[in-house]
Amino acid sequence: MEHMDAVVIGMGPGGETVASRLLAAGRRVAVAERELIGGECAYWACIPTKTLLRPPEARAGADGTAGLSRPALDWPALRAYRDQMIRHLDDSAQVKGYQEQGALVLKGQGRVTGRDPWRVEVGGTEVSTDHVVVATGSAALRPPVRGLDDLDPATVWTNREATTLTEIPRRALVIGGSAVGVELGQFLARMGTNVTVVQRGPRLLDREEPRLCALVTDQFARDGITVHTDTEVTAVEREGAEVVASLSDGTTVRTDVVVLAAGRRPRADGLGLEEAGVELDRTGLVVDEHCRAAPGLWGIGDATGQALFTHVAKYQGRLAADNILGGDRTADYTAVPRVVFADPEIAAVGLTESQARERGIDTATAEADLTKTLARPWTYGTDPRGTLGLVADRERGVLVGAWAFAPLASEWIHTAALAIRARLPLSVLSDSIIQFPTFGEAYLIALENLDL
Ligand SMILES: Cc1cc2nc3c(=O)[nH]c(=O)nc-3n(C[C@H](O)[C@H](O)[C@H](O)COP(=O)(O)OP(=O)(O)OC[C@H]3O[C@@H](n4cnc5c(N)ncnc54)[C@H](O)[C@@H]3O)c2cc1C
Ligand SMILES: NC(=O)c1ccc[n+]([C@@H]2O[C@H](COP(=O)([O-])OP(=O)(O)OC[C@H]3O[C@@H](n4cnc5c(N)ncnc54)[C@H](O)[C@@H]3O)[C@@H](O)[C@H]2O)c1
Repeated sequence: MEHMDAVVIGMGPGGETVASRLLAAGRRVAVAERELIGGECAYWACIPTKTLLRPPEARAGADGTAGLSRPALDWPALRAYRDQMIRHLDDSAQVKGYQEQGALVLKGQGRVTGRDPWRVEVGGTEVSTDHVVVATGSAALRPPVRGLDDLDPATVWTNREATTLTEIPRRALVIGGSAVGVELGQFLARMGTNVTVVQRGPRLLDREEPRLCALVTDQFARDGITVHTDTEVTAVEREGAEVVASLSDGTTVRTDVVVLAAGRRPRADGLGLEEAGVELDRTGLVVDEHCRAAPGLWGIGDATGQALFTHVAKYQGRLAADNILGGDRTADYTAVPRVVFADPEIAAVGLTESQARERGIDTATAEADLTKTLARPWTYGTDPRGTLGLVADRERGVLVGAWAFAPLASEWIHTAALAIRARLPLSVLSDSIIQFPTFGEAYLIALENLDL
């Protein structure tokens, strides 16, 4: 049996980060992937959604730009570019790339078969290893809706069917109104689909600042999207060519497809971990602040249920690799950016006001309407919108949270992320010189509005 320094199970962005770092350090690494190297992110999540959202965003941008006429949407051309961006669901170049870096690439379902030393089996090949990294990701949750399992699979879309769609449906019912529901809902609506979002929570993006959620709700109304909050789909049934959905608020929605956007389930079961004495819970593989689940066993990315983002999976991947290489790094999740790539972009980091108060923080908040005070929104478009909110700790004089609803917020939210992470004094932040004219100048305005 061949002995490795490390075996990485699951080659999404998390697994790829660990494997690349260990290979670069000259370690003997085996990688196991049962589908495609690149994971959910590259083929059915981040990359296709951002590719699909861009043309409708650019088109809306043209509508609000002086001296520019509205470009036409070209679905076959967008579909072809989406297919190129998801590599036509072919990872042969990635397999070759890892082999050339010296990895043993095992295509198949990985499973832990023993401990002391760790042993992993993939498609009949078994190797022993000093370290195992579990990076197996997550899968779309199926909400408990009566009749859902009886529908033709072609009419029930998870993120996989939605991101690889070949035709734009006439009507879509989206179950769930957070990141997946908002991105897919806006994309479909702007491509001409009649979209209804059914959200169990009290607001769209219900874990975010209520003011931010209100701005998103207003945007959805502008996009012609119908939203039912505090509502669930109780049953679905096929009636001729259409699907009829019954909602808990007593209404009925007729649709062509049902899109599942009701959350994700970490994929840490079925890997032989429990049999090897490793703890799993409802949120996935339980890891400590070093990303360690047991001596020589590491967990990263969605499989740990920590914060389901690619940038977190990659951060944990860097951290786990450095620890495998002898380091002693601990994870800090205080300033993880959370961006929903709708138009305008929705960005947040750190705590909301109520989370800060629950932690006993002496909380000050402020909001800035970018269109009232800044030049950049007006040089950018004729009907600009943009808001920045801040949440500060009065006693410590630092930022603890921020949110923004504005163009390119995904880029400039990082000022707040860094300030929160570095516990940068508010006095330094408000004394900084920010490029004119940018959206980032909003920080100076909002800081002035903080009642400290
Ligand atoms: C629609 C959508 C859009 C998103 N957009 C963004 C975004 O814009 N930005 C962002 O940061 N996050 C986004 N996310 C979240 C992001 O996709 C995940 O957080 C990220 O993919 C997690 O990476 P990972 O490496 O943990 O797992 P994954 O990307 O899920 O990869 C896990 C890999 O493990 C493999 N695997 C599983 N079990 C086994 C096994 N037993 N043996 C071998 N291989 C196995 C799988 O086949 C898969 O390739 C989005 C999610 C969705 C659903
Ligand atoms: N841009 C990004 O970074 C990005 C984009 C998409 C997804 N993601 C990540 O992927 C993960 C999954 O996203 P998601 O939006 O599917 O899940 P989520 O868990 O973030 O939100 C699910 C939403 O669905 C609602 N819901 C749950 N069950 C329901 C039901 N039966 N009926 C109606 N509503 C129901 C909840 O109230 C909640 O608002 C998230 O952690 C997210 O961060 C990130």
